[in-house]
Amino acid sequence: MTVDKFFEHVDKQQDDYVQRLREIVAIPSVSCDLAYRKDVVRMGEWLINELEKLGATTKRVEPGTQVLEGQTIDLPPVVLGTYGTDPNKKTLLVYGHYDVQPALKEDGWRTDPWQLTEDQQGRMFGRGSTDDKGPVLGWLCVIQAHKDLGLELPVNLKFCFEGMEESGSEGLDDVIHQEANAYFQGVDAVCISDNYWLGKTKPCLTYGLRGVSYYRITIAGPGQDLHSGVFGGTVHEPMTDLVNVMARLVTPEGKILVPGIMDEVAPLTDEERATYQGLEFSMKEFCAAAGSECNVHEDVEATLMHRWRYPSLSLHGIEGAFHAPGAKTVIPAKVIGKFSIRTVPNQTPARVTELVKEHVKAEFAKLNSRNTLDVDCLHDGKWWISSPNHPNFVAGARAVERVFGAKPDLTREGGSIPVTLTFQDALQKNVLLLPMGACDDGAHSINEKLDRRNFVEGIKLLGAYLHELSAIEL
Ligand SMILES: C[C@H](N)C(=O)N[C@@H](Cc1c[nH]cn1)C(=O)O
Ligand SMILES: [Zn+2]
Ligand SMILES: [Zn+2]
Repeated sequence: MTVDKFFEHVDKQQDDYVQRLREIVAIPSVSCDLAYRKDVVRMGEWLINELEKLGATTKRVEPGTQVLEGQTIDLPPVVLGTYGTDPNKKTLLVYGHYDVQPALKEDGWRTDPWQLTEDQQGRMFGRGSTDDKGPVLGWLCVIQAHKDLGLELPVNLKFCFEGMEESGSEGLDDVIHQEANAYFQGVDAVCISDNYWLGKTKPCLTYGLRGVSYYRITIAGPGQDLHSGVFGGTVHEPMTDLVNVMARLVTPEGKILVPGIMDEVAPLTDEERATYQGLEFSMKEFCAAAGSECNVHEDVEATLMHRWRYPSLSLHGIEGAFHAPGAKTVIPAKVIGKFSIRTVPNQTPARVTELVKEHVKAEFAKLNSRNTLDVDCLHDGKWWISSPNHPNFVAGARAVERVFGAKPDLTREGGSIPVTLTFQDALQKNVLLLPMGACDDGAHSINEKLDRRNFVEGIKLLGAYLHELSAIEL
């Protein structure tokens, strides 16, 4: 009965919740760009303010400094919160991030990325709508709805919201270890809503993530940018060296060319293969989400395995390369290539980095260039795999059945939330990934969106999960 009243209230208040999402999408909290750091901090402060208005107590933790674009600056705050301290209730720790990926209208957005814009189909476009502002706000809406109705929350909540997730969660691991036996004392379970459903209609619970190791190759030579008419054909060009090296990292079919990279990958067992059966996932929907029939693999099983259980290497960009319209005839003096590897069980970040460095140096040596090369790892985070049989997952599955009338798919995720493993290890508690967004939300891409249905039913799901968690034996 209580939960039904909560559901009805969420339906009634949905416009209000969407309006609040509009308010925070308008804060361009891009963590990887110095120009937006003040907005990241503003977004953290917005959360502190909202949590306090709801009656939570908060603690603002300053996790230190970082060097960004050559400047030493403060990292954005880690926002900790406590809502309820009843010793007779379980305590759930909720993690989310309030920073976002960059977004420029000229990248191809149909609407202003910082202005939440809803279309006729209820698709709400805006940077951060699904990753991760919608889900973070969802938790606050759950508290708000219970307060409006005069209902007690069935569990105590602790919050940990960070502003650096999209930039390697710098500083957060130390905070978690420091607070494990302090602020996070007494936590019974952890929940993170920061990934996506497999399809567009059926919710899922997620029990695995790939890790990510992010690299930078710097090649420099000439003392300054050069005229290609004057120097072309007579100097070793950094860009030519770089594209040669980058082309030796991965094939067009996605095969990683770093020798030894597959050695640590866990062999596929029959038991694991069986987990790929019966999932709501189609190649048609996959291609629709990608925006074209650019698929490498023909079938569902191979596609999901290459997303979940095999490593992948993606080339992201080249700093220092000429990229404006027009036909500038320059030889860039220094270029920095960026790429990352999504890592899987049982790969170790240190070994992956060792192999990558060896390979990049060996490929560069083959060029006999007089330029200089440097290769370094910007950040790495480990993969995570858990069991979907833990009571925390059972509570999540019951909540899905209650809201959507169907059993959830049990999935792994190709993306990375490295802090998941940190929470699990530091607190020795189970972590449930309970996504709100759909497969076609376009996180990190242009025209990122969150469907109104996912937002509204997602708020119900988070609330129902708290009720199911309170009733289950952990
Ligand atoms: C899955 C999650 N919403 C996400 O987008 N994570 C990022 C984490 C990251 C790592 N380096 C930079 N960002 C991702 O998987 O790319
Ligand atoms: Zn995210
Ligand atoms: Zn993200």
